[in-house]
Order: sequence, then C-alpha cells, then structure tokens
Amino acid sequence: MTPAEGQGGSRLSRRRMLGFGGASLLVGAAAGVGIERVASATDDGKQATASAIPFYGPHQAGIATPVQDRLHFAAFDVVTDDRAKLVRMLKDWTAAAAAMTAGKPVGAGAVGGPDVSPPDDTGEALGLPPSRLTLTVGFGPTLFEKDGKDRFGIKAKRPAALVDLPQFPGDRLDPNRCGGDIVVQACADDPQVAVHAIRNLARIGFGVVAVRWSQLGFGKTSSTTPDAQTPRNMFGFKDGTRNVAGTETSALDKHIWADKADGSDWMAGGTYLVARRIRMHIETWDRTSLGEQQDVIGRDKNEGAPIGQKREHDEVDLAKLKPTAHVRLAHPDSNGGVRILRRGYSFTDGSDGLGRLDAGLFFIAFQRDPRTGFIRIQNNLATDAMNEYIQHVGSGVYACPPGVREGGHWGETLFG
Ligand SMILES: C=CC1=C(C)c2cc3[nH]c(cc4nc(cc5[nH]c(cc1n2)c(C)c5CCC(=O)O)C(CCC(=O)O)=C4C)c(C)c3C=C
Ligand SMILES: [Fe+2]
Repeated sequence: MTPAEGQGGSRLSRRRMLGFGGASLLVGAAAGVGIERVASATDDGKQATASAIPFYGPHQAGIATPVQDRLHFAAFDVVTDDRAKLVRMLKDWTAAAAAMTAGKPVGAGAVGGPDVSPPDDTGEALGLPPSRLTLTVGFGPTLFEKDGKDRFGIKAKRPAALVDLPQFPGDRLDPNRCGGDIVVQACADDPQVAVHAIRNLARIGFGVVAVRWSQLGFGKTSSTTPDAQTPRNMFGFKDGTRNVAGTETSALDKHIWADKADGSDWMAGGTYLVARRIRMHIETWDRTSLGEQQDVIGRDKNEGAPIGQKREHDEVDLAKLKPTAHVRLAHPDSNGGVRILRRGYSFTDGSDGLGRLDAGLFFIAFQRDPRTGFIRIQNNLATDAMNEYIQHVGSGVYACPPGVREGGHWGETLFG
C-alpha cells in the first residue's frame, strides 16, 4: 500500500472498487464521468467552493470549526477481529471523507459506471455544494479492549484519559444508545449532505463495521463564533454563550487539544468527545413560570444575560445566581477552572406514544481530559435544578485522534 493509494480518492477508488460496493469494471470511464460531474457541480457556483472546510490539518475539522446547522452522529461496532481489514477500511473511509468534504462523490461517483454493478456513491448529494461538511472520527474504549480481548493489538495504547464514564445520579441509559467502537460526527449546513456522508461510510465499511446507534440533530445549541447570534435550545434559552471559541488558540491548547505530555503520543493534537442524549421534558418545562425557568438556568430568557446583569456577554456573578442554577454549577469557577467546548444539537423524534414530544439535547463536548472536563462538571451538576426537567438516556466517550496529514489516514497515529 503506497501513501498515494491510501489518500488519493480517485486512484484509490480505481483499485478498491469492490470495497466501495462491488463495481470493478470499466473503472477508468466511470471515474472520468465522476470527476467531470464533480467539476461541473463545484464550478457552477463560487459558494460551493467557498463552503468546503479543509479536511487535512493538525486537528480534525468539526471541533473548533464554526458550528454547522445539522448533525448526523453515528457509532459503529467493529464486527471483525482482523486488524488489517480495519486499517484498510479506515484508509478507504479517509479517501471518501476527503472527497465528500470537498463536495466530490465517493470513488468513481454515483453515475456513469457499469450497469451491472452498484455505483461507488449513493448519489443523493449529487449537485449539492459541500455545505461545510466536516467528518470527525473517534475511537471508543471498546476498540482497545472488549470483553477482556485485545482484538487489534492496541490495548496498551489506550489513553489514560479515555476512561469509561461512571454512572451519574439520575442516568437512565439505554444500552442501544450507548458506546460504540468507532464514532463519526458528520456536521453540515444541509442535512442531506450529512446523512449522505454517514450512509456512504457505513456502506464502505460493510463487513468491517455495523452501525450500533445514530442520532440526527438540528438547531445547533452551541456557538464557537462569539460574534454570531447565539442559537436557542428546546427550552427557548440561548445556548452556547460561554463556550470555547474556535479562535481562542491558547484556551484550545490548554483545555481542548491533547498533548504528548498527557501520556499518549498518538493523541497529541487530538481531543476527547463525550456525547450524551439528553431527553428534555418539554411539557413540564412549558408549565413552569418564566421566573422559575430563569432561576433554573441562571440567565434571563430574552437577552440571555446572567441573572443580575444586563447583556448576554456580561460576566457571570455567581453569587447572584441560585445555588442550584445550571450556569452556576457548570461555570469554570465552580469546577477548578476547567472549560469544555460544547457542540451539541437539538433533536426531536416525534412523540413518545404518550403524547409527549420526544425531544432534547444531543450534548457533545470536546475536552483535553474527560476526567477533569465532562465528568467533573457532570458530578457538580448533581444538584442542578434543571435535573427535574431532563434525563440522560444515551452516552459515549471517544478518543478523537489528531488531524490527518495529506497522504495519511484516520487512525494512522494509532495503528501506524
Ligand atoms: C456536563 C456538562 C453539561 C451538560 C450535561 C449540560 C446540559 C445542558 N445545558 C443546557 C442549557 C444551558 N447550558 C448553559 C451553559 C453551560 N452548560 C455547561 C455544561 C453542561 N450543560 C457549561 C460548561 C456551560 C457554560 C457555563 C459558563 O461558563 O457560564 C446555558 C447558558 C448559556 C451558555 O453559556 O451556553 C444554557 C441555556 C441544557 C438545556 C442542558 C441539557 C439538556
Ligand atoms: Fe449546559
């Protein structure tokens, strides 16, 4: 396997057609058509090019990147014990991810190939711009060891920070919405682009991985761009006011990016992702008075200002908030100064059979170490007044490796 094979989308696809879906004939012609279509699709409008987020770099995109409108988050189980097959798939995923984030189809494309084989790309993103698609990969604790078995010879490389999350008071976790060996976070401004990306990765991974659970999200509940208008969550409050901004380089280095000094060389430049599916009891909240809602959050509902202040971005005066206010308990000053980068989305999956909206927050946070980040804060939230209105029902923790260099692939620092 040469580096070029591992990286170049079209060259890789020509050799790996079977892996992408069975097409192996007339590949040169098919690839030609695919590339031409890509060119016309992206040349049509300047916006298409402008809306591509670079895939390669020192850190993975989709973390400090300005938050996109939509999410498709998928956790996969690895269904083989064959390390070579897993690495092969990660290389194929990388080539596909690099293509899709640039607005190009997977492999030889969706059309123009041989009639007798399924196309490399499923086609629903044909003609759509990149839509700022980012694909971010993470590795769960079970990739390193599952049922006492070191399936891929990487047990010794499990970072100390990749701890299993403890059971928190009030958790009602559904095992079918927890864990996973590998996770992919797809974010884009167009839901079709995000869904297309996950669908094609799942298809490429057939026989190596299987989707364990997934989550769609809309209405971002965080901001990594403080100048932009802060979005609102399903409780109607501005969410993401105080977050780590993508431009805060020193805060990112201190609180988000892992370092060699943390003990795992292969994770330097990476980070740890904690995901929680949090059901919000909307009907109960909607019967709660405005004053009580504001006391629960610790901010006013209109402006988003901290209680006792006037403007959204005014400093929080913790003493002015109720001791059980969410913002007071989550604030860095209540948690040893730690900061996390929140990147969650709202979800609604219709109603729950009892007439209640099945809705909530798909909480995603990136941090340098979950022990001092999410776990510390979540423990402090044990007395949060908001707990009466929410329930954690899904969970996962994953090590997100550093970004991919051109010619490299996802998992290179771990498996290389
Ligand atoms: C363990 C971490 C956190 C969980 C879980 C969590 C759930 C959660 N949060 C809201 C709504 C808001 N959170 C806000 C601020 C905020 N929340 C966390 C952490 C968790 N939230 C932090 C670290 C902060 C920032 C604290 C600070 O520095 O001031 C806010 C206020 C606006 C903002 O600053 O973003 C809201 C609103 C919900 C609804 C929820 C679970 C469903
Ligand atoms: Fe919060």
